[in-house]
Amino acid sequence: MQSIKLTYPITENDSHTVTEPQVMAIGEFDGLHLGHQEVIKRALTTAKHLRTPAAIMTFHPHPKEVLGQQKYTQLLTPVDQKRRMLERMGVDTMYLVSFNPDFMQLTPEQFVENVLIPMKVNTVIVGFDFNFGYRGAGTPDTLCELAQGRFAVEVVRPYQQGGVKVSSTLVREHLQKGEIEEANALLGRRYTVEGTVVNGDGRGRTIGFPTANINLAESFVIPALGVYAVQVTIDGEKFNAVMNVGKKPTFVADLERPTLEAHLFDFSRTIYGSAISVEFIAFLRPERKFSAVDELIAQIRRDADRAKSILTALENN
Ligand SMILES: Cc1cc2nc3c(=O)[nH]c(=O)nc-3n(C[C@H](O)[C@H](O)[C@H](O)COP(=O)(O)O)c2cc1C
Ligand SMILES: Nc1ncnc2c1ncn2[C@@H]1O[C@H](COP(=O)(O)OP(=O)(O)OP(=O)(O)O)[C@@H](O)[C@H]1O
Repeated sequence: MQSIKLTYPITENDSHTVTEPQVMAIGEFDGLHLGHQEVIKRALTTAKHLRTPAAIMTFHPHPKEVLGQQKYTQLLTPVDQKRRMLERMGVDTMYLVSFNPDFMQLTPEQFVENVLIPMKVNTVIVGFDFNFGYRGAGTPDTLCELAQGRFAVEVVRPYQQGGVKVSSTLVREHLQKGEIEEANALLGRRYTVEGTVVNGDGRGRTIGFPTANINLAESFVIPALGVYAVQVTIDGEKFNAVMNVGKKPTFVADLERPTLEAHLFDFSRTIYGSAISVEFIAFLRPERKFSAVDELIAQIRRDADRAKSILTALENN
């Protein structure tokens, strides 16, 4: 898959890189949840039918971040992870459009004439609630009108679960409440964060539960503070683990940012510096401050037992 950064205005050089007409699915696609997967599948099917490449146009930074919503600096699928997932799905090109003030102020007409037409789109695939252009003035109907027969527009029907539209916002809300199973059901996969193993304070070993501290590789949405049953992958090998996402209030006062630390079962290797990915499977309990370290240790032992039984049950299914 090619990954191409574009900054408005699109130059002749940019459009020369497009050598043949292409199918383009447009949207933020943060999370690549089941609704997004419907849109992307449609792009792939249409592209195959027309024998032209399938491309995705997505924006960076997240438009909602630029429009002042600070929490959108954290993403469900930051750009590197998204790139790898789209590649696995069979997408040919990912365009990453810089969402800067010039781009933001394009009218729907300008977006069509100055962006889509130079990108030689033959079909544009969008969801039923797609909005584009300054203040989101453009809708799928506007897109059809502005196309004037130069490209086709395919609009994907709402993909719902339990009568509710699957959306990135809903996935975020579930993660923020520790509702991992619900988030995973909307994603159609396990919510996964990636990073490297770094040194902690070394306290874990002294309390009998050594942990791999994870330094996230990109700015991921961090689920609710608390303890989770997870599966981690290190060098292609998968391990069951129990993970704390938290600020360790028993030991530390006012840690600024939560740490992610996983205790891997039946594991004794040194893995500092290794790449690690963590799949969230179940939320066990919120993090809390214990008045005695022994109480924390007894609780972690119970957490580990619960995580093991959840994860073993999964393996036997
Ligand atoms: C499964 C698990 C649950 C934990 N729960 C809590 C908790 O509820 N409260 C807390 O203060 N620390 C909790 N911790 C964090 C421990 O305090 C932490 O692992 C220990 O301080 C070691 O930190 P270090 O790796 O920075 O040395 C938990 C850790 C694990 C692995
Ligand atoms: N559940 C869905 N069914 C059909 N199309 C969808 C669905 N969710 C998103 N889309 C479409 O996929 C593209 C990318 O969606 P986008 O990431 O903007 O939406 P979203 O998941 O609803 O995000 P948010 O919750 O932040 O609004 C858009 O064209 C959008 O209309």
